[in-house]
Amino acid sequence: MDQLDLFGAPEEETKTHFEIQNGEYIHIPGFFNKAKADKFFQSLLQNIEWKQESMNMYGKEIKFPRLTAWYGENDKPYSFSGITLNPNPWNKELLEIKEKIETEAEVTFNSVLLNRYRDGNDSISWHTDAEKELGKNPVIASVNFGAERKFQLKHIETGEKVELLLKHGSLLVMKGELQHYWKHQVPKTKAKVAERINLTFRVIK
Ligand SMILES: O=C(O)CCC(=O)C(=O)O
Ligand SMILES: [Fe+2]
Repeated sequence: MDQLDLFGAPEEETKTHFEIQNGEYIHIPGFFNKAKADKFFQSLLQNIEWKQESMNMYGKEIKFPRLTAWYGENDKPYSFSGITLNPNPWNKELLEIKEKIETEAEVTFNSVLLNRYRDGNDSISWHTDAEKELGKNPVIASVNFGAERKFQLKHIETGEKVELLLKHGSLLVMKGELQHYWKHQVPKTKAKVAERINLTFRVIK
């Protein structure tokens, strides 16, 4: 098969819509076919302005256990974990990904936060994506490239847990009340894992 055929290979259509207590999410493991996911993964590794951000805790500089980047509309700065990021302008591959996701999520996104987990030591700990700028019941569209990692959700009141494996090329759309009732994390792992890139598309009001 030549490259054109590979890029034209159909995406895996399987899409599951989960309704859980106080929230819902859609999971499409094969949202991008392997050739497209490989292409995006390589170009994001190279073309994104990855930064090692840190936050100040009790006068101590603490490095985030992952690299991050923020892209989107110029006039929409974003604050999280005590830091404020000014976005880089959209680039070609981010716009291509964004367009395809918007068709599925039925939302027009104006920003994306990128996380790069270099190995199993990199992680993101329990948090919600319920920042004030995102308004009520935000839709968060999360795309995954590279190594497969566990993604866990935990209900803030009941402690109920849900665990997903987010594979290369997958899409997870979180919506409804989910961000107000559930925390999520990508835990560290002792397993030997390669790099992973996650993109969360958001609407900043
Ligand atoms: O890497 C992931 O799957 C999640 C990232 C995340 O939760 C965030 O950026 O807010
Ligand atoms: Fe998050």
